[in-house]
Amino acid sequence: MGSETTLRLPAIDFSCKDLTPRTPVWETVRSQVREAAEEFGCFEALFKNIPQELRKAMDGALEEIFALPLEIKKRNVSEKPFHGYIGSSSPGSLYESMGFDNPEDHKEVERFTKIMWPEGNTNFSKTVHWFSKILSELDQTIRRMIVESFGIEKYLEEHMNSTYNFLRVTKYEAPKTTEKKTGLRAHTDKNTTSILYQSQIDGLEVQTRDGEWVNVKFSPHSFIVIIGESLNAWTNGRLHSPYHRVMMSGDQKRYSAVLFTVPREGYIIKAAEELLDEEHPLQFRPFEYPEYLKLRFADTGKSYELPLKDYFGA
Ligand SMILES: O=C(O)CCC(=O)C(=O)O
Ligand SMILES: [Fe+2]
Repeated sequence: MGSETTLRLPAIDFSCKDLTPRTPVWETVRSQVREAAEEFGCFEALFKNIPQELRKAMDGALEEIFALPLEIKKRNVSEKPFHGYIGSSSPGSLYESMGFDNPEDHKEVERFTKIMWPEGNTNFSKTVHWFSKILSELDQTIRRMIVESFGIEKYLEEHMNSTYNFLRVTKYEAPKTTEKKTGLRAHTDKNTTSILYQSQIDGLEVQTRDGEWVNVKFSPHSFIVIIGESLNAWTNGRLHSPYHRVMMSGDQKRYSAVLFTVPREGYIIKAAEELLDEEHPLQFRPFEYPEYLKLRFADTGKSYELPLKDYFGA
């Protein structure tokens, strides 16, 4: 499935304090976002405004939660696929994750924290809440830029309100091998946007449009932004939604935290009509996100790899 390369993803700097709409710096960053989202569906967002102490605290929170006993982690249940606790049930699996909705809301973080620590854990909940709020603001900046770049600001509010946030934290066990082992198999994100943080250890790989796998290098200030299939559909296929995976080697564990924006139930995802013309015919039939998930996860295994167009291609 293509060769590997050390090509770097586009790096876009969001650290400027005056990054506000209608300023020259905003417009420069906006065109970088649009270009990267079209070409790679993915980019490195440099965001120096996050204090290093918060990153450290987040690393600590990730270690702390996964160190809990299995029966406690299993209390994190959800009827939505990939939202509750997922353990490494198959032999040799390195993957373990869990998550919860609306982490930008302090009460929701508290609720989740109480499931794990009934007596509470202020350090954990404060860190996760602070972190999620910052990532959510960065996400809103990026999506506003994307909408503006297509000149379809009239849908800005509708688009922003069409999603909710979901935070998922993941641990990849150290494989203790020199050759690479799969931590998370190749997939496209089905949601709208994903903003990814990792604790120092690399392992994420993204596939380019030519089928090459890029080893993603994180800097101490970076987050990785990935365009999901729902945004690919809403932009009538203009923005790319890349396959990505996690490959692990060596004897260090890897932790990541991803803020996903997810289309709300009842919202119909359909390409903005301004993005349709002779050159750009409709790519996807309108669909509702939960309906897509249901189809996708109905027959396990094989269907996981299939992209949106196999279900809702126009
Ligand atoms: O942990 C990572 O680096 C990637 C996670 C991911 O792609 C996902 O959860 O969809
Ligand atoms: Fe992903």
